[in-house]
Amino acid sequence: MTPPRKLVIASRESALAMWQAQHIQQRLQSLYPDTEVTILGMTTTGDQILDSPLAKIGGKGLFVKELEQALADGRADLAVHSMKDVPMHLPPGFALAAIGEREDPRDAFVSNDHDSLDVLPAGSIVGTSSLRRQSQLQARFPGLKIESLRGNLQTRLRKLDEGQYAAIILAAAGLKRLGLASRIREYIDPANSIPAVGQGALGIEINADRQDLLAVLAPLNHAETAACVEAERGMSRALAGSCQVPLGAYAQQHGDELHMTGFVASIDGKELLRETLHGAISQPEALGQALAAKLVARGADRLLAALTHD
Ligand SMILES: NCc1[nH]cc(CCC(=O)O)c1CC(=O)O
Repeated sequence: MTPPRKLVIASRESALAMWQAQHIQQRLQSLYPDTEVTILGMTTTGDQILDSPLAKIGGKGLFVKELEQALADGRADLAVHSMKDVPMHLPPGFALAAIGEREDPRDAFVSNDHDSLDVLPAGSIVGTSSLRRQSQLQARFPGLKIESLRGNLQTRLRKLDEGQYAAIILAAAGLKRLGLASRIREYIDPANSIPAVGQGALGIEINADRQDLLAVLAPLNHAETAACVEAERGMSRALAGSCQVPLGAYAQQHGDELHMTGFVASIDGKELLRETLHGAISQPEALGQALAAKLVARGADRLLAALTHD
């Protein structure tokens, strides 16, 4: 394989997205010192529309569409995404070339006044726009009030500091990457807040016809993380496609097996179905599908159908 002379990375312009793109840039630069690796920063629709919950304006695809356009136009060779923001079905013509090693997958409790969720007084306002976080929080703490919180990480922290919320929930991965881990008051046990599918992992997307890039990007793939994320995406795909729903999945590698937990809930958390399953690391998608089937057997379909009819 001859490394290309130039590689252009498409990235959103938020601080976290740029950190992630620069991380991949550095990895590529050290693998291929003679290649010129640059970043093309872009604003996406998801970054512009900040006043509506994501679930209402079309979901995750809004963060990746403009980057895909740059790949299609040939303005960029690869796009770096948080796997959490990558839709379950990529549009035709695009492919994931690599999934990077996972950063901390946990949700984090961030507050200026309180040490942990457990000590948050009933009636406190918690900021999150994730139905997954909302449903799991309300299941454990029905007295908390959940209010919408959108914007990039810095915006969300600013809104907390302005006093609009008693606490907010964020992905630990993003805070750690930006050197903001000191803002975390409590790491929420993944058993209590099952992470989003792919949380903490980076994905590298390419045009499907750029087969030449597969070998170039292969060293960035982290096989264990890729298997875990494929299992999680397998569950989500089997249940809900790309809809924005209160659902989460978390797979971990143990030897040659994956141990996986998944849940589906009502938004108010009054109904919450959770299942676990072990399976071969070599068949991650099948494991995710089998976990989805266990959830469906307990009524997951009914819960998800009720959501889309509201
Ligand atoms: N939905 C936005 C988003 N996409 C990825 C991350 C965090 C980093 C990651 O999960 O890799 C975040 C912020 C958050 O949920 O707090």
